Amino acid sequence: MKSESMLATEKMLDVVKTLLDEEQPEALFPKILEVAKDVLHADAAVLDIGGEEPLHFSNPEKVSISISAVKLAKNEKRAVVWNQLDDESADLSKSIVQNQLTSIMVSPFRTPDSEAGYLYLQRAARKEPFTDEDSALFDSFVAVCEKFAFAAYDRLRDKESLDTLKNVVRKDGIVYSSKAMVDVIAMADKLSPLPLPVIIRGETGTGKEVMARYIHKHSPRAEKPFIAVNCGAIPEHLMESLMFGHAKGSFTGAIENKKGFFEEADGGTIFLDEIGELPLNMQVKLLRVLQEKHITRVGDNREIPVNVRVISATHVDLEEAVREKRFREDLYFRIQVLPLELPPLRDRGQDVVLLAENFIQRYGAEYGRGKFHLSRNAEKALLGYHWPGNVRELENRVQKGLVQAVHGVIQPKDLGLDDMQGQAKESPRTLKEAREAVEREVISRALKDTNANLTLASTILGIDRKVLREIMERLGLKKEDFKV
Ligand SMILES: Nc1ncnc2c1ncn2[C@@H]1O[C@H](COP(=O)(O)OP(=O)(O)OP(=O)(O)O)[C@@H](O)[C@H]1O
Repeated sequence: MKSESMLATEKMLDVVKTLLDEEQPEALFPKILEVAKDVLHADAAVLDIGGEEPLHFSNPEKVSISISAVKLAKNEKRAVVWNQLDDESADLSKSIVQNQLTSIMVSPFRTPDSEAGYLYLQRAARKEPFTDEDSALFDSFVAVCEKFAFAAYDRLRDKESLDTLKNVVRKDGIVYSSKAMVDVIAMADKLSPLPLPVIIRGETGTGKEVMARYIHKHSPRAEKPFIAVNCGAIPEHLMESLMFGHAKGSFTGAIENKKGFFEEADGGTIFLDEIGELPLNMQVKLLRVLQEKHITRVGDNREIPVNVRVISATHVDLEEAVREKRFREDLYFRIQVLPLELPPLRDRGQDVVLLAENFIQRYGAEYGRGKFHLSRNAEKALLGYHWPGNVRELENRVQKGLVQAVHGVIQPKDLGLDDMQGQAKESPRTLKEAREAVEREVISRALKDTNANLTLASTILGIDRKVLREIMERLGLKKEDFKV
């Protein structure tokens, strides 16, 4: 049997671990609230962070607090405890009686951005009031939590400075730092405001839908709907009614009038993913809608005007499909006015590590698994792999990796990349991969031979130092890895 003090210590260590694991200040505060309520056996708790962007957390959702107690704690800059029985203050006792409380404990709560916050706990009537022991524990608890909050803000600032230093951009769910992606986003920013169709090309999982949402969000249609349709996933016989809607009774099962995707997207954007998969008869109908700007529901003959911007996406070669008469040429010209090419992940250099860290943070928090880091070998494995499934594959591998990893460190085997790295290098599948494998090999040798002196290495390689830097970035090669 564990002693009471052992159990209490264990609980405290658990609390510290929970709070230490939280990276984001905004996610830390609700945890502090929960832990305070639990550790000090309160029935209700409120944490208010004042400042320019005030944050307010409360459990239960609505707690009527004693403003006088909060004021007193703020004025005196210390924790105050007020119990119904020993209360002498008219103001406080009124609020205690009104709210049927036995006991209140409130302390100022400081963060780097604000001196005006407070942590407030209360116990309902018929419970034991807060004791002097509780109050001493509360004091230390607040002091420790303030330190956690300061540390979390520091970490956030460090991360932001590091991001600036490494030119990392995190924008509308898109994370990147590579030149290839900087160029794509610059192009997307140019295309977004134009009232013209866009086609996004790129291998599977490169982020075509994320990019379509980005373009919509930065267009004048941003406040209107964005409807994403995966043309490859809809059975052919349902396609027309899902796209353009149907009238009641137009076929078995059509029990009411129904809008299609185009009507739902009216005023906004429709994203037609895998447009190359559209059956030929639908291609004709789609072309007509794009030209005439109205739709007709199945089983109805009224023309309904629609104002929709089309963003389409494909990972197949549409030109070849046109040549083979699987895709109509007239539709092709209609939708491909503004093309945008998304680079595969293997051409985005260090972005792969950046994205992995981004997913580690996102899913680590979601799974409640705390903080995780990539080992140095895992970083190398990520950079060495050819990523046929691109960002989606990376996301899946990281999700699995988080479950496999122990002691907060993700190793290559957790990502399923322990022997893949070698394989990928030995067997390039395309000419481009073969060229990159040779570039990697020759550049690595020059860097090793010169102890990572870029000027010397570029002389040996017969290229400009700037060009060497660019290739190293593209291949994800780091200078420090070649120093002896
Ligand atoms: N640059 C990025 N930053 C952060 N997350 C990204 C980025 N690019 C893609 N993702 C994520 O990767 C996953 C795949 O992206 P998305 O679905 O947009 O790819 P896709 O090219 O449309 O895929 P498919 O070809 O299979 O339709 C999504 O979870 C998306 O959030």
